[in-house]
Amino acid sequence: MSTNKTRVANAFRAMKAIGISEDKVKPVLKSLLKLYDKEWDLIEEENYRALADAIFEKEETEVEDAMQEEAQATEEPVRPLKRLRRKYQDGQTSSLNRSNAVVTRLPLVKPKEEPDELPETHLVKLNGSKGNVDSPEPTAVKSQAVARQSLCKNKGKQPISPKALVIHERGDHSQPSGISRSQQNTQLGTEPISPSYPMRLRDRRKVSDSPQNPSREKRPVPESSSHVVICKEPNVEPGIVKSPNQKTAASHALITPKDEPVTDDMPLVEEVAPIAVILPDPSNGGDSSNRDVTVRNDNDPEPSIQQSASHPKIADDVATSPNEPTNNGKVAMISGECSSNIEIASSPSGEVKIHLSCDLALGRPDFHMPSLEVVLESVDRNCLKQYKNLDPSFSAINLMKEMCQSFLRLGTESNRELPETMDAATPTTDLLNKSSAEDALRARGQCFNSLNESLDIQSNGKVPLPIEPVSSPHCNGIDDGSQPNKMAGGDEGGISRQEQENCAEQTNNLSLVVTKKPLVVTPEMIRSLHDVVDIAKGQEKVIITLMNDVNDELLPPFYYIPQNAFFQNANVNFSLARLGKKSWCTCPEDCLSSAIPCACAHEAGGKYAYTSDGLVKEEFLKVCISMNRDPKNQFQFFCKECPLERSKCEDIIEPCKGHLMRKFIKECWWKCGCNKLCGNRVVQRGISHNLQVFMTPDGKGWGLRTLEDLPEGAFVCEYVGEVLTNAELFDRVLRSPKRNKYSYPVLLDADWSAKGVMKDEDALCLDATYYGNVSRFINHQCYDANLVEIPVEVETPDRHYYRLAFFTTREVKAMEELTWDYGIDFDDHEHPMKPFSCQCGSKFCRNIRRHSKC
Ligand SMILES: C[S@@+](CC[C@H](N)C(=O)[O-])C[C@H]1O[C@@H](n2cnc3c(N)ncnc32)[C@H](O)[C@@H]1O
Repeated sequence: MSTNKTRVANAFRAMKAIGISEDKVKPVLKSLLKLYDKEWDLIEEENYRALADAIFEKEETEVEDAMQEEAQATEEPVRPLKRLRRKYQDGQTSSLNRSNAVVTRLPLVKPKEEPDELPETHLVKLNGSKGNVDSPEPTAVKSQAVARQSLCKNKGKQPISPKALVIHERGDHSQPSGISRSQQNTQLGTEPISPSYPMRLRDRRKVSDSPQNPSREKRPVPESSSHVVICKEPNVEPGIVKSPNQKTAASHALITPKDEPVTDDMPLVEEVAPIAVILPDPSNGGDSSNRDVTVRNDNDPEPSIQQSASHPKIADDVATSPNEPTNNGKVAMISGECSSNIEIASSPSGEVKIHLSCDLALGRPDFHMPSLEVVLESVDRNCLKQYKNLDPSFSAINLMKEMCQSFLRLGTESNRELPETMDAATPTTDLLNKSSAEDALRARGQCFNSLNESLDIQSNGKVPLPIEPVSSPHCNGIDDGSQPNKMAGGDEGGISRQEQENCAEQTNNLSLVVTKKPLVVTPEMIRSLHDVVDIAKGQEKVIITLMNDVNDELLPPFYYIPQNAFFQNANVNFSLARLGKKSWCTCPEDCLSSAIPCACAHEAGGKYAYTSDGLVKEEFLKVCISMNRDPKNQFQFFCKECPLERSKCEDIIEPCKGHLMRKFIKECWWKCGCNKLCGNRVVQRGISHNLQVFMTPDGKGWGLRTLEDLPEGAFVCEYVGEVLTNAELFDRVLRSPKRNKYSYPVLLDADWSAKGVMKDEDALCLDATYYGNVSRFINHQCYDANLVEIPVEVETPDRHYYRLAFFTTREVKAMEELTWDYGIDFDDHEHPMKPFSCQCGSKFCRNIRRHSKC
């Protein structure tokens, strides 16, 4: 049993938690105790709701009194009374004289412009900010606000529904209990909607309404308290952020649904649905008259929210059936000066979706859709520039508008700026020039997360082509939230076969349906679009585009990773601490510019491997090329017990077939004194040339090509994948023989013999089948490939792990396919990878020679 003192303290604490100071609580608590005859339970119930309500009520009354006083002191002091009188003379009913009603229906006042009508559908357009109220206002106020505002904009077609305002009353009060003075005034329809207190009643209730206190209507309500007004309409705005500006009446528009069928047995406040609050544009002094706000409820003929496969509950809530009497989900639309539309949709569970569409570029033939990434970057840049000191004019609306502007600006600029070759390489151009975004999406093998959502991709005045998405959370990195360095278990990498099959099946179902329905862009869709635009998903410095103008084949599902990830058993230690003094340099800036080659040049025979242009030096390159072309004539190591052979068969271990003693490039690393721009750091900076994954026309499947001319010795990309032990790889390949098609793992076998008997966990290889970068698309070319792989030490001097980097063997022209010689022996039937029938077309093709020999 708590003492009174404790109870008082608890009450203070509870109020403090919602931002009410003790001095405000004290007097109200006193009067409540008096009113409830010291029945503390009534006060403590529902997390002190009665107390909170009473405090707000008091505040509200004070504010309104002050305002009334002010109004009376300044302009027309008698007008309110006159209006009151006129209203009664008109024979209109007020809740004030229907005190005993269980349900009181308050008629709306019809403005002169629209004497008899309201919009036909549930679509209510709001224009202007006058009369806005804060959300905590009881619905009676809100409904009226909406009605009044809607009439300014919407030349309504529907009679005003008397149902628009319903107040449930409790108890036997002679006054409509709980209707505050301001509300009464508002109900009479003669006053501007009174200003409301910031984030008041319902907002705070949101805080205090815990699931443990669900039965609000059972609570006895003190007569004097205003919170007994229970509204039919939704009062809670999950996810809506309120600004302090909302204190003032003109600071925002409040959107509430209308035309709901109302019955006495309808759920009360507990059934609240969210509404949308559109914050003002402070740049125009809080005047929202340049915006249209549309509220659409569930029964609209054009539902903006469709069922989401991944959130059926939410979708159900948002898109209720037309017969459903409750109004659980809302969509609000803002049109900014005929240039942009923002749809804000919310569901009772608190999910809020924002859909922005802009027509600034409408009718401009020079508009090309810029990539989303570029737009976002531009928005960030501009906002940072403009708002870095948090300019008072900052607002989300401005942000959205800036986004529209960026689309327009970049969309029109990109046309002029892109060179001809790049035009073909621009992701959206690629996607959209293919007559539809569908092809590109199909090629990408996208799996959207929602079943019925569609996405507008517009370009060159073409009809927007919504894509009917299919669902699978794990395809092509759609659900790749994390890319752990150490891969989780699983025999076949991170994507199960079932997932792959699902994905393939679903992506095959992609089809285009032209629809006029408004579209809601979900984060998943934005992300998917981003994937289509850039298969590297922004993880490389350049955008990796995708093109298939050959067939309908989809990109195999895989997760894009820009750097190697380590699978279960691979044992790689990066120990910079263990690096000997000779392994790192003390150059002050750029090693290449130092007069005497530093320690890092030691590896390449006292010379740096790179030119100052970042190209592999010709001499070094030639050695690497010839090593790869003719490995048998190179110096090779032979292991005592080859881990490669051991992984094939533990019992009878075949003799080692030899490992090439490769030439290495050693780049400067973190421990070096030079800076990031040092010329001896090339591979570690990542891909820098524009590349494209494309469907080869000659039966090799997907391939990689360059979109720009490349000089000889240029770094193209690294072979990135999962680092596995050979045993793991062997096991993996045996388990999934059908998947060999998509990838060709490589051995990291540079230094195996040096350690005598190599342990399994040190004998490593790279597999890009499930996790990889662009290199997984590089096809094989016998002998005269235009890429050569060179091992590069970047993090560790332990040569059983290194990075494998591809450099051009010669000058490569834009649009040429990039190839490397897998070193494949087409006669080796013991190789875990089944050899493919080579289509390289080289006159040195080893596969052809083998065929011709037979
Ligand atoms: C590393 S992947 C290259 C990307 C692959 N083309 C794709 O569509 O995903 C290796 C696979 O590509 C195919 N491939 C690569 N080079 C080829 C060639 N010269 N001729 C025929 N198929 C080739 C083989 O199926 C091989 O297993």
